[in-house]
Amino acid sequence: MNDQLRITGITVTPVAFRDPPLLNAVGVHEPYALRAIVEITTDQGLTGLGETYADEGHLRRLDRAARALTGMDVYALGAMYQRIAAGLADDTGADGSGLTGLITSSSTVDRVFSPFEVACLDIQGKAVGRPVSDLLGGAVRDEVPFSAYLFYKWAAHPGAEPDPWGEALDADAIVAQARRMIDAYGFTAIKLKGGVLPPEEEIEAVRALRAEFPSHPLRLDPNAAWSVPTSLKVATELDGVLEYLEDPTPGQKGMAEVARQSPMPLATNMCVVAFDELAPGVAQDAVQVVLSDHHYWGGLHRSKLLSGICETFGLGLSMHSNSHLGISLAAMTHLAAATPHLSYACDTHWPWKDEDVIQPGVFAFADGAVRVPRTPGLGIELDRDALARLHEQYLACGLRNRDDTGYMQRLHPGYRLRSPRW
Ligand SMILES: O=C([O-])C(=O)C[C@H](O)[C@@H](O)C(=O)[O-]
Ligand SMILES: [Mg+2]
Repeated sequence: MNDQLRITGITVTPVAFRDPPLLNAVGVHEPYALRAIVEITTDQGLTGLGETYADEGHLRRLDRAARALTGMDVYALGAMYQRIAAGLADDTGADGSGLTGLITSSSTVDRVFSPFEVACLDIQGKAVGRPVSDLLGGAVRDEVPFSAYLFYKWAAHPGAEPDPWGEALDADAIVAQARRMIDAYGFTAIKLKGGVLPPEEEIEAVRALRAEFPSHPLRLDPNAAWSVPTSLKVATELDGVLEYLEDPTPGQKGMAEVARQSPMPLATNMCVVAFDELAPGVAQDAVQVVLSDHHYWGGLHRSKLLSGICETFGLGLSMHSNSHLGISLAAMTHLAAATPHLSYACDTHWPWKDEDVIQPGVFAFADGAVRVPRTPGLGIELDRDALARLHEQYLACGLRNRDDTGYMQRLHPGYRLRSPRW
């Protein structure tokens, strides 16, 4: 029996999709978010999909990896990882904040390997007629809950028409945004992206959310915009209100200092973002919840490894998101379904986008959750016309790296990046 499935071709297509002017601690989202779509074809005609970042350095590494993987068996994931690691030995320069926006360090090999692993799992699932969640140990939940991810935002990108969400620059507007998102998607947990307004105003917004949504778990994430004393002040004022406080202050040492006195757990997608950061993070008790993200934790299997490490050391597990399309949502959903230790609603930027590269209809949110696809592989289909259109948009938009800070500085020349800012 020939049980191998050989990779005969890999295409990496950068795309750009419309993105509203969402504010964060490092600036503002540009008019388009960039992603790369990875498509793997095999000698038996099966194809698989992956999605990842599309900043220039990352694209170059993806292309190198794609050439190295062609001809390999889609089941040889360990050997693929090794081959990518060997191929990138001279090219591990960090993409800095350009790649993921707010992640300051992570492993290049894990980021590059991830979309290929997801695409291979999509193929493996199709080959055996099982959903990807079954390949990860089996789903322990039929649906995966996500949180309402709220942002302070401008009404429009300068010179453009207002987007349907409108301006949100104070507590009332954040509550209105939450109401609208929850009415549309049914989310049962809420995350507010902070680090934008002075902390007192963000505390006021969280309190207003609590008044309007008395039973929704709430999170606040200022992306390391606060000093240790400011973090402790906010944590004390929001005692009993937040389920966790995400990355209040920079670095593991500062986080550990805050954690020692914080009444609520601290979560991170900034100071523990790679396997070599876990041991010092645990030793210092810097964080109590790690936000996994298969895009930089090395794919779905390695995200499950992360889950096991978190479980072993008594850390909670949540899930992080950046602006993403449907292939990523599919991968996140299968992973979350097959990760028993995950006990928080996952982050998603899904409501903020209005175009995609997959055929519509797979992911209908009900009560804030999506059903885990039971069809083979990831359970999604590429929309080739949409892919071509979003690739054209990429070529035309001129953006080649995510640069929230640069965009803000072009619009407001006095803007300076500071961490902590308050
Ligand atoms: O939890 C987080 O830090 C994120 O979701 C990072 C993202 O880059 C977010 O801040 C954004 O989209 O501006
Ligand atoms: Mg975060």
